[in-house]
Amino acid sequence: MERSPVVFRIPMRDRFRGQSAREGMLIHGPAGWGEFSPFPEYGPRECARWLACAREAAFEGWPAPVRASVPVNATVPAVPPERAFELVRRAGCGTAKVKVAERGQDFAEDMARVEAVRDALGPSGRIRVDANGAWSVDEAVQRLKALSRFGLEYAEQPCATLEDLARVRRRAGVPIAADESIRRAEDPMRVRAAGAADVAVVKVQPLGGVRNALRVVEACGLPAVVSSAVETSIGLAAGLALAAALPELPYACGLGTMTLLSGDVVKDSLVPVGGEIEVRRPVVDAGLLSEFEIESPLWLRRMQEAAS
Ligand SMILES: O=C(O)CCC(=O)c1ccccc1C(=O)O
Ligand SMILES: [Mg+2]
Repeated sequence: MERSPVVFRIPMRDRFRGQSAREGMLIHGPAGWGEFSPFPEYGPRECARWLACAREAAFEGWPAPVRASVPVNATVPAVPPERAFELVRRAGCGTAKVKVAERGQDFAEDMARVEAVRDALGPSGRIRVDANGAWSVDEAVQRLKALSRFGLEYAEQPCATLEDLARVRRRAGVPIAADESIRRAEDPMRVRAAGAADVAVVKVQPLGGVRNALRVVEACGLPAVVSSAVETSIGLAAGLALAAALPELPYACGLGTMTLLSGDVVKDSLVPVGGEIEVRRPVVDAGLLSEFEIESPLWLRRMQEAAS
């Protein structure tokens, strides 16, 4: 039986993107549950793609997987070094993605955090950093060179624009991944044409679902890293389905984010075991859902506006 949409609010263990909780909606259809959880600042046009992803999950389902598990990175928010060390040890992943360039922090804090992550991973671990577009070209070049002493797999979105990414890519001696530069179907072609990145970070909700994202990756021609938008296991399952269906998956994906939330709406959460997440689709547990359910006319309106 289909159920009406439910709004949820789940506190996060550490602040992430300036937020202390994750909110969204879950919708249910003949194919299962789908998650609609655009960030607060997104308007109806962007939200329409996030909704398309939830609808694909609820009404269509996903293409067949070509692998049974997906390697993932630990995600380290802009926390103090001791906390970063602990998060990486607990995750048990051989790759970690570290947030840097957090507003209100200085570069010494980034250095200390990345150093702690290197200590936690050991010399064979891979470290990527994510500046969310915050640095100028000169800052990025200088800081990535300094961070390189800890060994970097790549730097995600060190600067905001494609032109600046391309400049950093030529000068910093570190591979570059584009994230915020890839949000619409036409973006990947521009990223590649600009010589702006070595890796494309793809998120299944902003790209409008698994099928749309597969087309985007194919058109792009760059190796893809599927990342989450810090979703419940219902939203993560869509990202997992994308990662599972990609013909090639040379890097660990950013789907190990369930541990950033303090709870989940399924009993068998999509958490990494031995650095990998098993490809499967968990179902909502009514008891857990009721724990995190909130009343929110605002979310109902957001969904209506995204649908029209
Ligand atoms: O890639 C990961 O490890 C986790 C996902 C992640 O970092 C993220 C999650 C929500 C919003 C933005 C980002 C980001 O990559 O910048
Ligand atoms: Mg990013």
